[in-house]
Amino acid sequence: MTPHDSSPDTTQRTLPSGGPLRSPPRTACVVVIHGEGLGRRADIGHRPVLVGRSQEADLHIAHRSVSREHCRIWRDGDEYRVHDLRATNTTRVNDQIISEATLTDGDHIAIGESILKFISHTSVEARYHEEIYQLATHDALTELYNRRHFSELIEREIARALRHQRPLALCIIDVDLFKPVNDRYGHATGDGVLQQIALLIHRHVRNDDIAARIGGEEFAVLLPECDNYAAGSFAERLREAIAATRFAPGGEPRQITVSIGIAALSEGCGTRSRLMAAADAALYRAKSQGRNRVCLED
Ligand SMILES: Nc1nc2c(ncn2[C@@H]2O[C@H](COP(=O)(O)OP(=O)(O)OP(=O)(O)O)[C@@H](O)[C@H]2O)c(=O)[nH]1
Repeated sequence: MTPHDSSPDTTQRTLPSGGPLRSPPRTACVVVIHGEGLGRRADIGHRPVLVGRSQEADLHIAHRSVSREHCRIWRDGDEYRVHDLRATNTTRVNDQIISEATLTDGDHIAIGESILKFISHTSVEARYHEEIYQLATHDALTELYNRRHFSELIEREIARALRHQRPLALCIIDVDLFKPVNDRYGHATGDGVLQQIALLIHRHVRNDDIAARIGGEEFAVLLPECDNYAAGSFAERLREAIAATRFAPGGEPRQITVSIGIAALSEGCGTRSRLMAAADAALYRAKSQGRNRVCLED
């Protein structure tokens, strides 16, 4: 898949409508309203949603009362249905044990000790939960994922990649010489530059990639199914696009560039902290070699 391909539907990946990076109004969803995973949500679109303790579940609830694959929720024509996957603590809808059931707006689905609420796309509550989810997981300035949520997602992607022996790469992107931009044009104008860069990152990533703002002028993109080589070409395209963009902070044309460090999942680099440290080390080299460049881990 190229960086511009898009898949039809994802959970926890679409952004609510409203801002520049936000997608059109969403479909129905389930939200954890009690217990482990509180606040977490999953959209129910074209793909069924797997709820369970497995890192690979679309709605991951890390509690011992939840089976690895607990239940599946999907759209069936105009209806939404839930199917228990022979969970140890059988799925209940509004306190009734079920093997399969049709959901209606506001239904409570008990998954072990956690409770999910089903919210149909027509519900006025849907928008409220969209906003809560957005606030908890996204950076307010750029609308990319925030650092905390990125940390959760990277753990999940690493587990998935290791289990299926699939490649996974991480890019850390740092704006070059950003302090002089702030000093010359002011912080608010600097914020506008960061928003522009976020938009460029957003335009370059695939649907399955995970883009976040992880620091003041630092961004990260996690690339599933990419090795160092594929991540390198993605990073090079992004670097070139940013360097070629006409920024005009305070009305003055100015070239803005980024440095990018890349690391890929490997035997010696199989945890979040190691992957982040390796990408950081590569970024440090990109900076020390003159900036506006991409460096791979050693
Ligand atoms: N406008 C704005 N600036 C920020 C934000 N967060 C951090 N910064 C600024 O980003 C700048 C980072 O500067 P440095 O870490 O010195 O790095 P740099 O000038 O980009 O230089 P190199 O990274 O070495 O290329 C500082 O001026 C911070 O104040 C933010 O949210 N908005």
